[in-house]
Amino acid sequence: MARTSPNIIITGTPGVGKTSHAEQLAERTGLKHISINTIVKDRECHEGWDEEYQSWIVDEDKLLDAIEDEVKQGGCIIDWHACDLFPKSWIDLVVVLRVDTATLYDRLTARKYPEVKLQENIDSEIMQVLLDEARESYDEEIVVELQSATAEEMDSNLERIEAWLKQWKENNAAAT
Ligand SMILES: Nc1ncnc2c1ncn2[C@@H]1O[C@H](COP(=O)(O)OP(=O)(O)OP(=O)(O)O)[C@@H](O)[C@H]1O
Repeated sequence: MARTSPNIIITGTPGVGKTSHAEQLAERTGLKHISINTIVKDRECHEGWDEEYQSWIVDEDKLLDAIEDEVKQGGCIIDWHACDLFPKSWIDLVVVLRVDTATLYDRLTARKYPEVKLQENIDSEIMQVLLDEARESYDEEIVVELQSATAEEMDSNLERIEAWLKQWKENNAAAT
């Protein structure tokens, strides 16, 4: 069945601002914020805790099973630092947030990330790993790269996504 509301992934390196964007976007649009971090923890979609990285080892099959029914209905904002596991058919827009190294360093240091995790995340942002992953996994025209260093940039990103959403709904209504 066709979705009457789209599904959006907000992705990027940890600390770029995914959750901040997803929460505000949900508030402004009524779409549902799906925090994958919370689902992995609360619904136990993991194979245990990684001490070195201080994070859960995700069981992707379990995770997809846990969210499938909800996401297939549409109207979800999926918030996570990976995107290639979500089936193409579920997704209408992929927003990849980006930030400069100095800003990311400050945000991750403030969170007291373990050194190994901090360095890996900084390297991953410099190498645009998430942007490449998004471009390899989804059609080019649904992947959007947006800067997220300042509150002004976040505001402008939210306005852009809202405009996209309005257009999507008009197109979708016209098509049915
Ligand atoms: N555009 C922005 N301007 C200013 N501060 C921001 C912006 N985006 C995020 N921040 C700040 O950066 C920190 C990290 O943001 P957030 O938790 O939203 O990132 P995240 O990408 O969801 O991280 P994680 O992947 O670890 O969940 C927060 O303190 C948030 O307030």
